[in-house]
Amino acid sequence: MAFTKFVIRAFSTSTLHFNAVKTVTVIGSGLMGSGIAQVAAATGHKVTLVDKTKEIVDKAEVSIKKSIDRIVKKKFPDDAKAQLKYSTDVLANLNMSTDVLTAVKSSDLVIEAIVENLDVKRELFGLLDNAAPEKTLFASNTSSIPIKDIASVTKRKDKFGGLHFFNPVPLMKLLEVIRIPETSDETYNLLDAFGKALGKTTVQCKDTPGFIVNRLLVPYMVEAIRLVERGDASPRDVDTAMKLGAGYPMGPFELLDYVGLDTTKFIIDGWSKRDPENPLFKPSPILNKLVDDNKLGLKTGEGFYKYNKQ
Ligand SMILES: CC(=O)CC(=O)SCCNC(=O)CCNC(=O)[C@H](O)C(C)(C)COP(=O)(O)OP(=O)(O)OC[C@H]1O[C@@H](n2cnc3c(N)ncnc32)[C@H](O)[C@@H]1OP(=O)(O)O
Ligand SMILES: NC(=O)C1=CN([C@@H]2O[C@H](COP(=O)(O)OP(=O)(O)OC[C@H]3O[C@@H](n4cnc5c(N)ncnc54)[C@H](O)[C@@H]3O)[C@@H](O)[C@H]2O)C=CC1
Repeated sequence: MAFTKFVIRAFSTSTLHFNAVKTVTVIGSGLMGSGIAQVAAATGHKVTLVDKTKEIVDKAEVSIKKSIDRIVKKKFPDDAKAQLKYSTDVLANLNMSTDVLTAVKSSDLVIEAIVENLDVKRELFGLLDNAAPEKTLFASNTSSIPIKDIASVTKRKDKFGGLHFFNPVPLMKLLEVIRIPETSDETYNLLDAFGKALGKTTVQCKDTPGFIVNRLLVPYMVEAIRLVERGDASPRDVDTAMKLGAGYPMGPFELLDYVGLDTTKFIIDGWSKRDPENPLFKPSPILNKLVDDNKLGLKTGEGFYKYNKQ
């Protein structure tokens, strides 16, 4: 009796939570979705990664395999058997699909990582709300859109939250877990426990634009572009300065190319619409021109810098 009480108390404290999420659907197999799916599969979850076409999911599978190769070489440097076992185990947990409505039927959690556009995200969640079982939790990986604006299209706001990962997902240790006023304590605790089960350090933030990291990081990156627009310094010198003078692993232009210039433009345009008087959110002509020219950074082979496409 005393033991049962102890167990119940242990699992009902706010600090200790059992990860009840076993099956996950990740929607959007781009930069972020493929990383999230990979890490969830590597930590024992059954994952379905969904995108619009077979061609896109095939490309994602190739990039996941490359990332796993890099990880196993580091994790098991001289043990080919262990390398193969790790890769096989991760890939066995991962299923690729183009059929989102079937995938969500057997999911404990759905994580959306599609394009940073409110209307597109709302349209998707409207469909998912009808297709997924009542118990299924919904989360968005949005960089900048208020979670409440996405969640309001569903009838399960109590089961909705934000799970904001960082690029590259297999390496970055942080996860921002966001709740809206309607998110239940149970949902919040399950999302947080899932994040911890993925090996991430979680932080909590209110549903404020950009949460913690992007509210600071995006204005910093756009200020770097403005510095170049004024002719004060070159991208290369700004990057060198921030790496050697401030200890950042990448300079702001390297990071802009890494994140994707389209994603950065979506973020800044969205904030500028909401708060047009804020000078930090003013659109940038150089950024707009690069996106118009489809120079989106690393993913298209050119942004502020040129890359060898593999
Ligand atoms: C926009 C948003 O909403 C939010 C965001 O995500 S903002 C962006 C947040 N991300 C950042 O700020 C990233 C900043 N950059 C970094 O932290 C580092 O440059 C980095 C971790 C990306 C790479 O590290 P690095 O030392 O500069 O480069 P690199 O030598 O290529 O990589 C280090 C190791 O990681 C491995 N690695 C890099 N990318 C990898 C990936 N995707 N998968 C697996 N392994 C990877 C490499 O193989 C390498 O392994 P070894 O040490 O065995 O050689
Ligand atoms: N790039 C980054 O560093 C980060 C991005 N994010 C956010 O994650 C989300 C995804 O960003 P990225 O992965 O960078 O974008 P991406 O452009 O690499 O990938 C987006 C994927 O979503 C797919 N997609 C679009 N609409 C879809 C739909 N209706 N159904 C299924 N798939 C659909 C696209 O085909 C594409 O493969 C965005 O909300 C972004 O703001 C969050 C953290 C970091």
